[in-house]
Amino acid sequence: MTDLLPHEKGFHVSWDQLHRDARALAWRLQGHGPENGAWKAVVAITRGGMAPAMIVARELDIRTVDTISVKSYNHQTQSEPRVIKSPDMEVVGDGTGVLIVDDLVDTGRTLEVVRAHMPNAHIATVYAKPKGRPQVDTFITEVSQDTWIFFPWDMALQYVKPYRGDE
Ligand SMILES: O=P(O)(O)OC[C@H]1O[C@H](OP(=O)(O)OP(=O)(O)O)[C@H](O)[C@@H]1O
Ligand SMILES: Nc1nc2[nH]cnc2c(=O)[nH]1
Ligand SMILES: [Mg+2]
Repeated sequence: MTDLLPHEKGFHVSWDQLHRDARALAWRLQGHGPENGAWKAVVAITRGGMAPAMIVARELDIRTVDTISVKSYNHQTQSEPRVIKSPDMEVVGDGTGVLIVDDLVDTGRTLEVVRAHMPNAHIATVYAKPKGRPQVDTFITEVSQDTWIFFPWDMALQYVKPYRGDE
């Protein structure tokens, strides 16, 4: 895709930060499901949605968890989103009462594809960029479009040289 801004900035998210933000997402969603405030199921958009979906499902005591697999990026290069694996349609139906969880929305292309599968679902992401915001029903933190978010599963702790010194 050529119309995207280059990712000039980096936003690095630790496991601890992700846990806190995913719990904040769960807090915002609790009591807003269609059946006495409850949600019928969680659908994680793999792979990035799996860790946030697990945390949300735990906080909201949702035991029915399924996945939809959509691949659209190879590292930072976007291509046409493809559904590689669908959720159990007997469970999710048209999406009514279903909470779809992903780590982030960037251009919104992934969520467009997912929404077409489950038009009545509620879509939640932990992070959002402005271009994709209209595709999301609930999110926690917004970052600018030219920011690349680095998740804890893409990083490792490493030595950092001091500002002053020979090391
Ligand atoms: O709003 P968009 O521009 O469509 O981008 C957002 C999607 O991109 C990433 O997934 P990716 O395709 O990299 O796969 P992954 O979750 O397996 O890492 C991210 O986890 C979102 O699902
Ligand atoms: N890890 C990661 N994946 C993405 N997919 C689309 N945008 C992003 C991003 O900012 N970070
Ligand atoms: Mg993803």
